[in-house]
Order: sequence, then structure tokens, then C-alpha cells
Amino acid sequence: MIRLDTRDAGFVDAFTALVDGRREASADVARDVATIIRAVRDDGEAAVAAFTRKLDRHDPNETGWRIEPATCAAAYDALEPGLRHALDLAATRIRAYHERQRPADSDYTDGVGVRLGARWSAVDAAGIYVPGGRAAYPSSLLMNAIPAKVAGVGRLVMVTPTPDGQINPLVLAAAHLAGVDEVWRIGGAQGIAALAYGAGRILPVDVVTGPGNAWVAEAKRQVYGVVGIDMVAGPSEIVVVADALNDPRTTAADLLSQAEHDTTTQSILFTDDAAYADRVAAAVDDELAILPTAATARAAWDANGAIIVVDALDAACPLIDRLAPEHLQLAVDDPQALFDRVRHAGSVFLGRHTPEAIGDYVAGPNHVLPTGRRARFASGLSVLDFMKRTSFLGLDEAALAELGPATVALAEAEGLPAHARSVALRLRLNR
Ligand SMILES: NC(=O)c1ccc[n+]([C@@H]2O[C@H](COP(=O)([O-])OP(=O)(O)OC[C@H]3O[C@@H](n4cnc5c(N)ncnc54)[C@H](O)[C@@H]3O)[C@@H](O)[C@H]2O)c1
Ligand SMILES: N[C@H](CO)Cc1c[nH]c[nH+]1
Ligand SMILES: [Zn+2]
Repeated sequence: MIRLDTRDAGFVDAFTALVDGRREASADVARDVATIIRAVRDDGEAAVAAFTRKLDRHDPNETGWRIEPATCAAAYDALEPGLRHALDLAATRIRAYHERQRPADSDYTDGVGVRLGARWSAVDAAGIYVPGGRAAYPSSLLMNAIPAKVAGVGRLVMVTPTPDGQINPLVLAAAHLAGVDEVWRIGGAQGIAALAYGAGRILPVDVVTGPGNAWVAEAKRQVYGVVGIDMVAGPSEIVVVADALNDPRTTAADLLSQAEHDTTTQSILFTDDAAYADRVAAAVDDELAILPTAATARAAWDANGAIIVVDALDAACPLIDRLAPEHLQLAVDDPQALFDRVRHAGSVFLGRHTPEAIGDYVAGPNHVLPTGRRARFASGLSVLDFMKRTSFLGLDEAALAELGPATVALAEAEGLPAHARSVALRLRLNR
């Protein structure tokens, strides 16, 4: 963890180094992923099986490729009631939030008499990646599958690794609840390649979404263009803005909530009170002493964590914009005042009673969010990632007479006479 103060002489350089720090895939990962994708394109199912044997330590030809819907339904029925209620609550709230994202078509006639508009439709088939290497993520399954279903995707396919052949029952239960059509027990770059190109009995899809580790993120980057993708999501990040009125222990827990995901995650605290910064730093150590995930969280906190003391909390806002964090938690009495001054963040958690973890599970907004400063230009996963827009236009003879001459002029200026003639012949212009 580094400790910074905006009044320190070296602050600008130290903060720039923090903003520019890279925590993502290396050239080695890119090269290995290219090899895996090529093998899956060339050898299909046989290559997927070989990589699954090597990386996930089971052979899908023996353990089975696909998990049947009846198995998922049985996993849901067998859930302990408290857990089933939690999963149901999460699914209901995520669905309600995403239903409000359905876009409206447009269809109007302008002053010239041209009919103009756009029609939204879902992709035919979507593939969702559900991470499963180091931990299982039923919550991420809901966050991907529910927007796809709300969009109206016809065929919803999921891939997830089952390391050592172990299947997580809560993942299967979530797949049932979200209405996933096909569940394939493969992961990593080979799983993404199978979704993009097809592999044996796995038919290709049109869009691939979902988070994952460096190999998954790089594979999505490499198959983009063959299929659509939502985004390249890297290691998780949280920025917490907290004044001294917060219990240092809750602030420490908030910072560690993302640090426990992976050793490459980043947690940053902004506070206006140096003594409070000391208390949070000590509370992080106390929390790490009791967290079962301390090894991962400590590695992330030591390597990438930061505590930054600012003169006044609103001075943090331009610094936050430079970080463009995935998650921004504003643990103050008037979070709206700070929210109004921040432009770049994936998701913002308003007030002392809104820990980021609520958004990871049950609040409703999507937890698949842009990382690595991509909140400058990207947004969280949404219904729109599973849809595309078709524009349309219709002219009558009078409208063509109105717009045609300008079209002919521009087409001729571009040296494209066939374009010009397709209009001019209709207008009986002599071209
Ligand atoms: N942004 C989000 O919304 C979100 C949600 C959940 C999880 N996550 C992140 O997703 C990630 C999940 O990672 P994970 O590893 O637990 O699961 P994962 O499913 O993403 O990756 C496991 C797969 O990685 C591949 N792999 C592992 N080592 C490899 C190697 N040396 N060469 C080639 N391939 C290799 C294997 O195929 C394995 O099946 C974590 O970083 C977590 O923080 C993000
Ligand atoms: N915080 C992660 C996204 O950055 C999502 C997640 C899943 N489960 C718990 N958290
Ligand atoms: Zn999380």
C-alpha cells in the first residue's frame, strides 16, 4: 500500500504512477491465448478437450460436456431455503432493474416527408462466461444471463470451468433460475473460442459477455469481430471516499471486499483526515488477521492499495476522474455533492449505508463493469449489449426529389457515379 498526501512535494508524480500502473494481461498471455484459439478453430472439440484436461484437470469426454437442464433444476430445488430466497431476491431485483433498460424503437416522418427510425432486436444467440477457476460466481451468472433474457435472446449458452471435475451446485441453480438454455463445463480461452467459432456439438454464438481472468479477457479481445463482446474487464477496483465519521473497520472491510477477488485488484481510500487514514490502515491489518481470504487480499493491498489524504473531500473528485474506477463508494453525509463532481466511474455507491458488496449481489444494477480506467468511455453490462439497432428510412417521390440532387452532387464529388445514377435515373436527371 502506498500512502500519499496531496500536499507532499512528490504527490503529482506518485499519483500519476498509480494511475498508469498496469495490472493486466502480459504479452505471454496474449501469445498463449492466440495458440489456444487457433487450436480450437483447427481441431474443435478435440482441442477444447485437450486444454480442459491440461488446465482444469478433467476430461469432458469422461466427465461430460454439457450439464442438462434437469440437473440445474434439481440443484435449484435442493438449495437450502435461505440461500434459495437470497438467489430469488437477487434475480428479481436484477431483472426489475434491467427491464428498465429496454430501449424504445423510433419511427417518425420529418418535415421533408422522409420516414426515419430505428428498430432494436436481440441477437439470436449469446454466450456468457461464468468464472470458476479460483472461486465460483453464481452472482455473475445472474448479472449476465438476466439482461440477455430481458433483451429477448433466443439461445443463451453458458460456459464455465469445473476444475478437477467439481461442479458448483449454486452455479447450476442460478443457471436454472436465469433460464440459461445450454451449460457447457469448459472455461478459459478455450471456452471463449468454442463460443465464438463453435466446437463440435457447441454451436457458435453472436455475442460473448462476462468477466474472467487474464486468459478469458484476452480471449474475448482476440475473438472480437467474429463475435460481439461486452467489454474487456480486468481486475476489480474500488475507490472509497470516507470522512472520519465512518467506523475505520467498515472502511477497511470495504477496501478489502474487492482486494479478496484477486492479487491484481486495486483498493484506494481518499480521506480528508490524516489521523483517520492511520486508523483505517491499522483496521485493514486487523481485518486481514481474521479474513480467510487474507493471502489474496493482502497481496493485492500491499502491491496495489493506496491511502490518499486530501485537503478537502471535493479535491478528490478530479483525481477520481483520472482513475475512472470500476466502483466508487462515497461514504459521506452528502454523497450527491461529490457525485455531481465526478464524471468517470463504472458504478457509484451513495452514502455511508451503501457498501459496494450490496451492488455485487442484490441491489439490481450490473456488477460487470469497466475496469482499468475504461469507465472514461465504457459502461457496465446492460440489456443493450445483447441487442443491436437497425435503422430504416423511406422516401416518397416528393421526398426523393427534395434530397436527391444533393446526393447526386456528393456522390459525383466522391467519384462514385453508380451511386449518383441510382438517384439520378429515378429523378430523370441527365447524368
Ligand atoms: N468484473 C466482474 O464482474 C467479475 C465478476 C466475477 C469475477 N471476476 C474476476 O474474474 C476472475 C476469475 O478468475 P478465475 O481464475 O477464478 O476463473 P476463470 O474462470 O476466469 O479462469 C479459469 C480458467 O483460466 C484458464 N487458465 C488458468 N491458468 C491458465 C494458464 N496458465 N494458461 C492458460 N489458461 C489458463 C483455465 O482455462 C481455467 O479454466 C477473477 O479475476 C475475478 O476477480 C470479475
Ligand atoms: N466485485 C465483482 C466485480 O468487480 C463482482 C463480484 C461477484 N461476486 C462478488 N463480487
Ligand atoms: Zn466483488
